[in-house]
Amino acid sequence: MSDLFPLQVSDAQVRRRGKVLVGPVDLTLQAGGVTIVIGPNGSGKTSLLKMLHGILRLNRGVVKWACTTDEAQKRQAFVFQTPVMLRRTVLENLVYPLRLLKVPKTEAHQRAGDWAGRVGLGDALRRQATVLSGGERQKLAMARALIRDPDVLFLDEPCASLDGRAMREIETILQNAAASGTRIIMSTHDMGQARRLADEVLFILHGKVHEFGPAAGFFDTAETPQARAFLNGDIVE
Ligand SMILES: Nc1ncnc2c1ncn2[C@@H]1O[C@H](COP(=O)(O)OP(=O)(O)OP(=O)(O)O)[C@@H](O)[C@H]1O
Repeated sequence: MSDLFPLQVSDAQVRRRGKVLVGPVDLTLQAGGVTIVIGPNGSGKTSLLKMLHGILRLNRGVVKWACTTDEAQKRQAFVFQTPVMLRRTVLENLVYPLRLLKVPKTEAHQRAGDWAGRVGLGDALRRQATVLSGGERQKLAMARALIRDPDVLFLDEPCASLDGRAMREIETILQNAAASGTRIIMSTHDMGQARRLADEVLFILHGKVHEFGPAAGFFDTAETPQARAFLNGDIVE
């Protein structure tokens, strides 16, 4: 299998109705690790993730994977802030993406059971997904994304409004995925979570990459006054 990385973003911008949602962005992401995207409300975190994932049409520039775009798209998954579930059981929600990939039924059921167990939903296989709690839904969304064994997983604020226990469980799932080689690119509002998970931090402001580099350096000695102010909890405009 060919490499997906480096991911090279050159002069990429998305505009809607005359407003720049994100960009222009120049960025190179290398293989491996966890990139955490942070920035004030409305700074463009969601738009950046969607742009990298290829679900927002570019108005200019390019987002270029090391392999073909088609291949790259098949090898990535996206977990949204508010996941949409099939109005079916947990098991069926997990089997569905595999059936789309033409995985035989018996194997799909086996993998679904295995992944439900890994995310702590082993006892919930027969429950309707629509009655799950927020934390359970998010764990199901992660399992549904990871069951396809993606090389890259994008997540947009996956822990927003979850309690501490659900957050810890989700972070463990993410750390396990990263340890087994899935490249993680994720936004969060939670600086504690950013510190716990990040190998590198991308700080976005007004739709542009304001600072990008290794997590340790960023948290200890952010270069720009805006990033330092953001880390201090000040309002950054
Ligand atoms: N489809 C759209 N049309 C017009 N404006 C949009 C659209 N989607 C997002 N925006 C605006 O673009 C800007 C960036 O939004 P985005 O959701 O990417 O930011 P964010 O950093 O993820 O925000 P938050 O932290 O509040 O989730 C915001 O000002 C938002 O209101």
